[in-house]
Amino acid sequence: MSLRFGLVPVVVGSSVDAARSILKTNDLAFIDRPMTAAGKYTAYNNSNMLWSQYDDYWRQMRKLCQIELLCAKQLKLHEHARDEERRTVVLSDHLMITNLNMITRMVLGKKYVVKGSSGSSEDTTTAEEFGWMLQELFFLTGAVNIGDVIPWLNWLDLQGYIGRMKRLSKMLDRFLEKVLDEHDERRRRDGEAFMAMDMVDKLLQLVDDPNLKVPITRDGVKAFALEFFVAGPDSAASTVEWAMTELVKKPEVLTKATEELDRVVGRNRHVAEGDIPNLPYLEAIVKETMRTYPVAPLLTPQQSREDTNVMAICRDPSVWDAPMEFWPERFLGSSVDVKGQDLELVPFGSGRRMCPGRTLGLKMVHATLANLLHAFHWRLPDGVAAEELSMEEIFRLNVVRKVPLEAVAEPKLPAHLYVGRDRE
Ligand code: HEM
Repeated sequence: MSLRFGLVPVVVGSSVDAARSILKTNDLAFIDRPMTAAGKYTAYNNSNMLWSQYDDYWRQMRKLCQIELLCAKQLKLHEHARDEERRTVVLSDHLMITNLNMITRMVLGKKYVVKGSSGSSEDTTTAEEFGWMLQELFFLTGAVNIGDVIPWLNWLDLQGYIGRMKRLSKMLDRFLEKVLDEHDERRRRDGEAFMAMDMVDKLLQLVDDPNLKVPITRDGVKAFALEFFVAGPDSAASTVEWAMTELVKKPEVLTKATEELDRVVGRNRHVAEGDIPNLPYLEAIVKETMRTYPVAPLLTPQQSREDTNVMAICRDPSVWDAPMEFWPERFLGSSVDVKGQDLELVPFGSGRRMCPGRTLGLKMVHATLANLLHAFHWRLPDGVAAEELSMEEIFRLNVVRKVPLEAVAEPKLPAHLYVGRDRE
């Protein structure tokens, strides 16, 4: 499909063949990102991976992710932090903060976001403030700014987006500067004995590294850190919320999933990440959720404004039987995976620009969903019928539920397993 946004022609590929052409055969022609106000104002002048062009800087950052920041060893190292954060098991609002805390502990070393203003201190921000900043960032990153597609109108800032981006970037920068200052301070204090404990420590060490092909600046560190805790938590939280929505609507699927968990994990402990490979039905639910509700239905915009309509492919009746039906069984015994090889299912994209956080993202989604299902009985609130549940979506850079899911959770494990949970 060919469209026009202002002066910019846009081609949207909505079939598996078109996806192959855009993401595989001609991927180099489409791999750069467009120059946008969002990249300029909210990502330190395109200094993160998302908005960076396909150049040495981007290659260096991707390599760093692969071999240092998101490698299997690092993910294993932070497994305990992810397990601790999953203690919070109430839905929607808490999913986001739980995921955010998992990522911020990996990236920034400790929790900087706390629940409620009463818990905030000099070096933390409240969940409300941070949530607002993230929602604003998501909105502004996904919005079409008229000045990006009709450049001579840019100076007028007709929609007020550039003003909002500038305000937001000041708020984010204040927060990030505080984080970097704290990390610098510890490095100075520890001197020779300093050991990098988190991703910001590692990135700040690279700022001083004369051997890097492309220097990383302090702004680059901030852009990179910000990208991590923006790209991951919301995508994972939204996927889990959609999965839970389908499950409370379909008690037979919910029952099968909880039976599998009881069989594999039992009822005397919580689920651990190591259990996940033994939970094929749970995996099928996650794939079916990512098929039915891909978080980035158009992936992310490419320089030539070529987009892949993942949502259309995932709901295409010539590709999937009964595509509008939530039916995890379709993936049992199927080799179709989400790793980017099977172009009918690419929730993380495919090819060189594919999501670098997919392994971590999958761990977060599987383990969070497994814990929710294993630790609680779930049902819709009294008086709410499954068919009345709103399934409306809001389209931003990602797609989220318009109405947050409300469900009743009743503990089902021995009481001592909940001690100390949900206090954070
Ligand atoms: C369920 C979880 C997640 C989903 C569904 C998801 C999905 C995606 C998608 C669709 C893209 C765009 C790919 C393209 O344009 O071809 C993307 C890009 C990206 N994702 Fe994820 N993601 C998830 C989790 C994460 C996590 C946990 C991180 C990091 C900690 C992350 C970091 C990134 C980054 C940095 C990019 C930009 C890559 C580039 O342009 O080079 N994502 N993600």
